[in-house]
Amino acid sequence: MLRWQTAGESHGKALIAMIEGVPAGVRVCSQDIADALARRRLGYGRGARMKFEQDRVHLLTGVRHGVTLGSPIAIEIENTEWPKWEQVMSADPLEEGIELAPVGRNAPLSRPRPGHADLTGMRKYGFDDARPILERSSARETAARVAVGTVAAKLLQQALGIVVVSHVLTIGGVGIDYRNQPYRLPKPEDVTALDASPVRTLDENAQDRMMSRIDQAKSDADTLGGVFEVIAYRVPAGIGTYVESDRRLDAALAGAFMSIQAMKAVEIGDGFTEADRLGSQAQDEIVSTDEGKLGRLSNRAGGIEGGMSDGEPVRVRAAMKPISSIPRALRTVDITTGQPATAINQRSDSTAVPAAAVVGEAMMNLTLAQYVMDKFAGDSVQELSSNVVSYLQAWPEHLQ
Ligand SMILES: Cc1cc2nc3c(=O)[nH]c(=O)nc-3n(C[C@H](O)[C@H](O)[C@H](O)COP(=O)(O)O)c2cc1C
Ligand SMILES: C=C(O[C@@H]1CC(C(=O)O)=C[C@@H](OP(=O)(O)O)[C@H]1O)C(=O)O
Repeated sequence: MLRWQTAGESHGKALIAMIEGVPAGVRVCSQDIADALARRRLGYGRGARMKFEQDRVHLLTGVRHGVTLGSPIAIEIENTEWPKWEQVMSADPLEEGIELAPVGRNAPLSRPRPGHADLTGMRKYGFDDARPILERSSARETAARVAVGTVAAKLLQQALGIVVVSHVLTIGGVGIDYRNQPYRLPKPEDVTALDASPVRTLDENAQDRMMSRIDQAKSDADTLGGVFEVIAYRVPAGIGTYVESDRRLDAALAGAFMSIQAMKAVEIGDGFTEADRLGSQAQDEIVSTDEGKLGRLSNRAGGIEGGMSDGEPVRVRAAMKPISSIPRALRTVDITTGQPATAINQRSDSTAVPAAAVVGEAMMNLTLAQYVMDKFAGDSVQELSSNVVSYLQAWPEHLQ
């Protein structure tokens, strides 16, 4: 069984991520994780913090000389802005010798922001201050997911050749008309080539329109959401199952993507568009290819049928709501007085869809790694790979 967990507050000393159940023999180093974190920080429309907050990575346990040991892997991502925050966020000021500011300087944030966990979190956990709530509900936590997602990605690549990529479809309602255009599956290298581009979208014209839309929102003191897609190539058929509802791959992926902060809808393959099609048009017909292998004429189902991967690329899309903190006054209530107030106004991203897409890759990698380990098992990469090979070789040639 592969499991993972994250810990850490947005302005705390560090984020911590742990992943357990990774077989021995996966090659991974701090630089791989640092590279993935750098991709998550990029993207047109990200706010000021992403320019100065560096993600300093330490691979603490479970890896020796760049190779996993089979033991739990712990990763630390230092918050480089910690010296500015230790007064506010220190876990144990006495132990750390930190002198707290006089009462009043770090006044409670008593005006919860709509669109965030603030109000319900304060009521639920019994705080009159939004700080303890917003620190953990912040999407800063997604850096830790990307860290463990990198380990999962290396496992999937090295044992099965699985490659996961992502690209942006729309921002603020503009971009690629994916609902009306017939879907053309991109080649993985065409998607990875987008890494240095500002929005990481496959259509340059759409990218220009999205960037203008972001500029416009910024000058209107507003924010934007959007839709991104994550694709996993070379997933063998038969990951997940129809036999029990809680073991379906599509259900697990939907939950995993929905767990990313600010996601409001998830679709597998053509998802919502499928609902409007005729039955005859909502199919991926099965054919025998020239090489005598099985193939499909399309990828509308997103590579999953009956809760199982069907051997075609697995596609998941997620819709992100606009960033909740907008640079203008929003109505709220001061919870200490119950009187009307304006919400605390934090600096924020104008949009974070390109970054969220990288987090989506992490969730795809982590979910597939869990399902792959459940199905094939193995204490070493060699054992896992040979289990995969013997599973596939058991099929008659024309079903490969
Ligand atoms: C990568 C990423 C970056 C985000 N950046 C911000 C931000 O700068 N400001 C903000 O208000 N919300 C930001 N969010 C969204 C909030 O964390 C999210 O809206 C909030 O947690 C409430 O959403 P929920 O109701 O879906 O949990 C970001 C989300 C992601 C995935
Ligand atoms: C720090 C990150 O994203 C943050 C997510 C976030 C939120 O409310 O979710 C709010 C912003 O943080 P701050 O309020 O400190 O400016 C973003 O910068 C990150 O992605 O690493």
